[in-house]
Amino acid sequence: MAANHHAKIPTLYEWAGGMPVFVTLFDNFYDKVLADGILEPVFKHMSAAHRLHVAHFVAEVLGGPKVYSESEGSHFLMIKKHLKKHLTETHRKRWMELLLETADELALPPDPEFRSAFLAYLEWGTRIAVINSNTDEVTEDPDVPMPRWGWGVPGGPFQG
Ligand code: HEM
Repeated sequence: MAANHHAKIPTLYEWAGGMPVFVTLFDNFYDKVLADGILEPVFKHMSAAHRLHVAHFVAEVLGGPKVYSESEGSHFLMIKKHLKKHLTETHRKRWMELLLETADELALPPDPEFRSAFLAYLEWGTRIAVINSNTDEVTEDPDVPMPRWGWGVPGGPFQG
């Protein structure tokens, strides 16, 4: 067992590199989205602030500051943004592909522990988005809290 196992375990947000990493990740990602034949039609009407809001949302879920939920929206409002968008598995797969490609280009931490937790959240979030996009009502409580994603089974980042 690592000698420093009592040291404070960083959040996924901290391990990724903090807010500038998330802002750049989604900035570059949505540039790719708008240049993509499958996703451009879905996102062509998004607001200029969309990419920043999603960066703040994901950062908060991964343990970052509550920028999204305290000044931009809530989990409930995020769900509502997806209603009736009629997203398909084809859209979702391309979304995942482009986001993971961007993460590699920006050299987000490559350790198995970080990537497995990051991917788990993205799989969960994108599949929820597809489900919500094919309905026209939210069954969740408007006060449902933001999810807070952790390291899962590995418990923390790679210790060499
Ligand atoms: C973890 C996964 C996801 C998260 C955290 C997320 C988050 C968000 C957030 C926070 C908004 C509101 C943005 C704003 O306030 O401007 C939003 C809107 C939206 N999302 Fe997602 N989303 C996810 C997955 C997806 C996927 C997979 C798709 C489609 C392939 C999608 C399509 C959209 C669309 C079309 C909108 C509305 C854009 C508009 O205002 O025109 N989302 N999403």
